[in-house]
Amino acid sequence: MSSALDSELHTRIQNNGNSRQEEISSELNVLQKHVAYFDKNHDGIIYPWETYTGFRAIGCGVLLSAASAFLINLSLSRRTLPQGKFPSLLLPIYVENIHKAKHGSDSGVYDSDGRFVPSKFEDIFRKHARSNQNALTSQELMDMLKANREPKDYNGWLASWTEWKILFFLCKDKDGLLHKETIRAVYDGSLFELMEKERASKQKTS
Ligand code: HEM
Ligand SMILES: [Ca+2]
Repeated sequence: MSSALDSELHTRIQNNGNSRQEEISSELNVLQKHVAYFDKNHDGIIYPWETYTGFRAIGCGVLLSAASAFLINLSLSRRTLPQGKFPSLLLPIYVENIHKAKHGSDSGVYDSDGRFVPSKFEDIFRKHARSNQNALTSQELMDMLKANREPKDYNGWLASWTEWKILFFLCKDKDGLLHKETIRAVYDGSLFELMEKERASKQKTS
């Protein structure tokens, strides 16, 4: 896949506006929306093969998709199990409890209930977007990750690094910038649907 997201996708992100918000049930919190894309059959549970299918659909290769699916489900499954459920080798992630899978050393844009905190989102750019008001360079992203680190929270450091690096790898523009609207769209998961559409339309034309 191309390392830079082309302008067509950026236009789609800009035009997407609130239309998706209307489509999706307002009962889901924003973190639930972030992961709901990966619940392919909408039964409220994300199995590793669904995570894999989702990664493939947004344009990730077989290796990255397989490794991500295994590691994400392995590390998040247990914490999202409803009370009384035993851990399962099928590594289910329960969408309704996804807020329990939050880790440390993050941006704080999701609160502990999985809701979106606009002021924390604005902080990202106020504090770290130095060369462009509405975008992050690779170095600025790295500075943000370092600034978010809590002492000795190595799991949190790794989780945040992986989330942001994959986002940057997939969605930077041709000048190596990760745009504010792209980051906004990853939080509620609308980005994943746009990437899937973008990929499908590219495949049709090629
Ligand atoms: C290509 C796919 C994905 C990308 C690019 C991605 C990216 C991100 C980003 C940038 C954040 C924000 C972190 C912060 O605010 O510091 C995040 C948070 C999160 N993501 Fe994803 N994500 C992806 C897939 C998934 C999947 C499949 C799951 C689980 C099924 C998941 C679960 C979470 C959770 C639980 C958080 C909250 C972490 C926290 O704030 O402590 N993500 N993700
Ligand atoms: Ca499912």
